[in-house]
Amino acid sequence: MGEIDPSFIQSTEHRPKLASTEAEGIPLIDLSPLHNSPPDSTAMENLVAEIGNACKDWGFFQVINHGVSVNYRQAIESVSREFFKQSIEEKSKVKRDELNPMGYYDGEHTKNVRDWKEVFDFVMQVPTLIPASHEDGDEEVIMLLTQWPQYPPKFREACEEYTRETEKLSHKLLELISLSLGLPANRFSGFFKDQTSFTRLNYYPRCPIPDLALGVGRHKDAGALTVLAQDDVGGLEVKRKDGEWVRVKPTPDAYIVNVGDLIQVWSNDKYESVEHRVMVNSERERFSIPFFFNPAHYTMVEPVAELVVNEQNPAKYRAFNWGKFVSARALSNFKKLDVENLQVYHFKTSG
Ligand SMILES: O=C(O)CCC(=O)C(=O)O
Ligand SMILES: [Fe+2]
Repeated sequence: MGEIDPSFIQSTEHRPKLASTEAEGIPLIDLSPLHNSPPDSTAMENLVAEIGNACKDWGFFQVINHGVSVNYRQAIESVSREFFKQSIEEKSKVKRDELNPMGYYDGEHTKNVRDWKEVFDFVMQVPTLIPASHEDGDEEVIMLLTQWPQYPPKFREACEEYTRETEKLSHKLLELISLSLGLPANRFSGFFKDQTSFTRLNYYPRCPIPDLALGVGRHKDAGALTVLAQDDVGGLEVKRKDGEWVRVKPTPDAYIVNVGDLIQVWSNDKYESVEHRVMVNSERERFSIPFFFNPAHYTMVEPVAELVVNEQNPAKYRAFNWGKFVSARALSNFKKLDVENLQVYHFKTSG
């Protein structure tokens, strides 16, 4: 195995199958009814139903005709490639640490196994506030600051323009999801005023041991929604409800959308946050760009009252604080911990 660091090696049961299923992929949804003028109410109703079914059956879907110009996407992909092409020393000038979690990083772990990837994380909202610690009772907050690199030129501009457009789309997607739950379109919108959303540039270098390592180990996204752009290489796998890992086929200019843990809790388990992971390969490097759409740090998350009206359907979770939840989870990104990191099921009520 040569020089490979053993911290990358997945345990036998979590190793990828190199020839995995790509058939019967996740639903592909056409968002053009959003842009119809005048609005076509039948087309909108069908769209909402399609979104609801995709959230229920898969927790994942792809969208096309989403209204975000491909130019923004090409621009950010291009600066991302330029940035990651640099030496580790150059990139480390904007390296993140435990005090400032935004920036470049190449040592992320998922479930205690190191991911075969490098990332650059940034926020747009000024200020983006998060709790200083995960300890209950500690009210101190810190401000996340993006460390913008000097090179390539236009890096910041491309990142910000792309994120602005993707954020608008995320609001629309959340409105559609809200409607699909029988709730008003803006039922969740208020939680995002002081959002803690961030964008990540993912770079998965070629890997000499693609059968033993993963770009990102199996995990669920902690926030509300993730809206992801991937290049044409492929590698994202989603755990289907029957337990089979299914590859997401790259579709030009589509976004991949997935329900995170918070929609699972808000919807009282009607929609579930689904496990996914990323395979790497020995031939082609891969780039992807998730936008993690997350509410204000002080948001108390619990099943929405409208969905837990009767004894047949009691609240399955007790309320928890989003900022504290995500700070506790982030601890495990930096170092190996002896225990599993915090998950929403830790807030399950017994009923
Ligand atoms: O690169 C991908 O396709 C997905 C990455 C991912 O799941 C994540 O960063 O949470
Ligand atoms: Fe993810």
